Amino acid sequence: MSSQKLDVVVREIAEEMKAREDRGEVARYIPQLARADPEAFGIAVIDADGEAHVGGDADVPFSIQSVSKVFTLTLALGKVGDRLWRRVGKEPSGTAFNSIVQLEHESGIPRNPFINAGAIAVTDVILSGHQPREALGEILRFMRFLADDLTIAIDEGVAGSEQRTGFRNAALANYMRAFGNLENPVEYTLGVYFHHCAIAMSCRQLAMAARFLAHGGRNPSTGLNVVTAERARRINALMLTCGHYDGSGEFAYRVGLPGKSGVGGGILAVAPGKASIAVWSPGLDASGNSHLGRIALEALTRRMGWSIFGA
Ligand SMILES: NC(=O)CC[C@H](N)C(=O)O
Repeated sequence: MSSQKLDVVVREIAEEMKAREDRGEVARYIPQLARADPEAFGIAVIDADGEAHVGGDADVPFSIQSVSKVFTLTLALGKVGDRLWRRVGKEPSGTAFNSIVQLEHESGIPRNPFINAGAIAVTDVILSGHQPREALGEILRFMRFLADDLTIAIDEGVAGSEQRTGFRNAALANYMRAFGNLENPVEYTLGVYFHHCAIAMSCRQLAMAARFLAHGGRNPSTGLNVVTAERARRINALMLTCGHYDGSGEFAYRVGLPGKSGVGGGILAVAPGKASIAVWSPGLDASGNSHLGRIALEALTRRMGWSIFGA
């Protein structure tokens, strides 16, 4: 019954979003991303039984960009545990995703793992002790394992495009290196960072990959524990407070789920115990979060009564 309702709700939302005229602005600061189709919209919801409910362009791969930071955070915590929090904080920044201002006053320790500076520090942790190619291979294998899909790949065109134009990220990385908060050569860390941001995945693949976050650290279809329940809970807490940068308060207010956005227009969201969800629409709002993606998630949580703050 509830699975049927979810099917109907997901299909309705996809139709409503396809028809809307307000679609936000596609990101242009990474030249390859400017080529995305502003008319695209996809949604995938994997329920607790592992059943997929999809609508619109749910199987079209897009550049996951900062959504990848959820998975690099998971890997870095697996590698160094709570020592990670010496390198990066856990507080919302209230500033743009690519802001540099807090780094000067806060000794090169980024506020959280989801702003660019924080994610670059996390990537540096994964890289330590490895060659860039090995670190990237580890990230990609993790994504393929979680999504149970070996076809997931990096879009080299997007990675190269950002590598040629990512001057702000280079500034962030060099600045952190000056404070001793980057261990590897800046170009290596940035190379891995740009490439994991350039992983291409569909809504269905992303929602599959996040199942462990919705189910206490365990992938219910394989029965394998990816992380402990405590760690899954904590990653979700960070997504709720920091996953949408200076739009995190608005997202919690309207949607009421832990979520992580990317400038490719994707948003990954977690309804604990109920579902993992991915939406995609390339047009962004002023904070760099998918405009229709957020509206679609707001409609979904309202119609299903899924907000973590109450039905
Ligand atoms: N918010 C994002 O998705 C930003 C990721 C992008 N690769 C950047 O570093 O600018």
